[in-house]
Amino acid sequence: MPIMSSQKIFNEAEAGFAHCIAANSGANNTTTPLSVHVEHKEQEDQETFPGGFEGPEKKLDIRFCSKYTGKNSGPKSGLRSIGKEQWQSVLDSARCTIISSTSNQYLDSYVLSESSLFVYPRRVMIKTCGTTTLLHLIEKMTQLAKDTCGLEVEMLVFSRKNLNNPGKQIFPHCTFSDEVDYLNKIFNNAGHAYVMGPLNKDHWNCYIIDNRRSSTIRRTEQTFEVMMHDLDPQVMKQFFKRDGVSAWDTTVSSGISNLLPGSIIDDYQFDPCGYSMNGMLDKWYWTIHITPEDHCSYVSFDTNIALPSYHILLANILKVFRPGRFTAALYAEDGAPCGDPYFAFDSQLLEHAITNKTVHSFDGGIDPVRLSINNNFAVERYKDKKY
Ligand SMILES: C[S@@+](CC[C@H](N)C(=O)[O-])C[C@H]1O[C@@H](n2cnc3c(N)ncnc32)[C@H](O)[C@@H]1O
Repeated sequence: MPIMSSQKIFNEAEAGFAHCIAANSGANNTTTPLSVHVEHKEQEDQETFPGGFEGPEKKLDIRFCSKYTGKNSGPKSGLRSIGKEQWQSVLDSARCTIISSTSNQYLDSYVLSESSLFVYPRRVMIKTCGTTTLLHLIEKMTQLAKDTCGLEVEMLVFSRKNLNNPGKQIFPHCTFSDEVDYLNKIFNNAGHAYVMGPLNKDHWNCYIIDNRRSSTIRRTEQTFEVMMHDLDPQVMKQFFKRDGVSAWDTTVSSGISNLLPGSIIDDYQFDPCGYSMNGMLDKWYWTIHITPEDHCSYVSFDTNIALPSYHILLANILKVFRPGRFTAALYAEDGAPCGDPYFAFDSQLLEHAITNKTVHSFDGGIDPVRLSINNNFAVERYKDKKY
């Protein structure tokens, strides 16, 4: 049976934000990350977003399996054999466009007009923001994976934070229950849906399908997301387009390039404002998206890097962006290096208030032990903004 535990922790942030960061700024090293500069397609229309841009993304993380052993090996195997034009035709269903792409030996990375796509031979991570229709692309994508690569869905995680203006979304994205119904129709009720955190405050929705057939498959993946609101306007100023300042200049001067040094970084500055970057560090992805407008400021950080602890990374992310409030979500499978996710967010180290923390163990219907996945969620707010 699933286990749900939640607690409220109120620790006064006496020492303040700056102190917290100073105590954890050890990752400030001098390694220079590589930058990949790509010819970017200019955005043709200057969009305005009345009422504010919807920063919080919808995210799909899908892992595929093949019936055929021996197939899908080699550097551009499996889903990586699908070309950019084919991915764009999939993305058309979600109403977003590829701005640029980069690759290393493990994965392909695409910066999108609304967020990011990462493609591994048997895994796709795609997140889209604004009023995109992410779930509309599932059928086309899974059909393409089947026809082109002989792959079928083994595991699917759909997740998103609560939205600022859900009423402005297009069906099925106005409500989580519509999204769940939509997914259940496609996947014959195979998934389980969860809401982590308080329904009437910041919370995180997730829907999981686990179709693993063999009990010998042990999962070790973990993904870590930080979803930040009410950012320091002085920090956000950097993400408005300025004459003579390139996206890479901003990536370096903001401190983003030092978060995971040694990465290949593909960054993009929107006009008149907004910033996106995709990073690749060996086999891991990381990605940051920034909506800097004061009335709807939002920044997301997302990675699957297999760290044993996210404390230092989280402290450095907070130092770079200075959010007024944020939600952190850690998805960790049985064998993930981060260990018990309950202890992933240490309020002592962060020196600010955790208002809500939910830990949820997910059991599948076939073999509860094998399919157990731990998921840790924390909503954390600074008691006061200390800009
Ligand atoms: C960088 S995109 C990515 C949003 C992301 N999900 C986030 O975390 O905020 C959104 C930002 O770019 C700006 N922007 C400018 N032109 C845009 C366009 N054509 N499409 C999407 N966003 C655009 C928006 O106003 C917003 O500030």
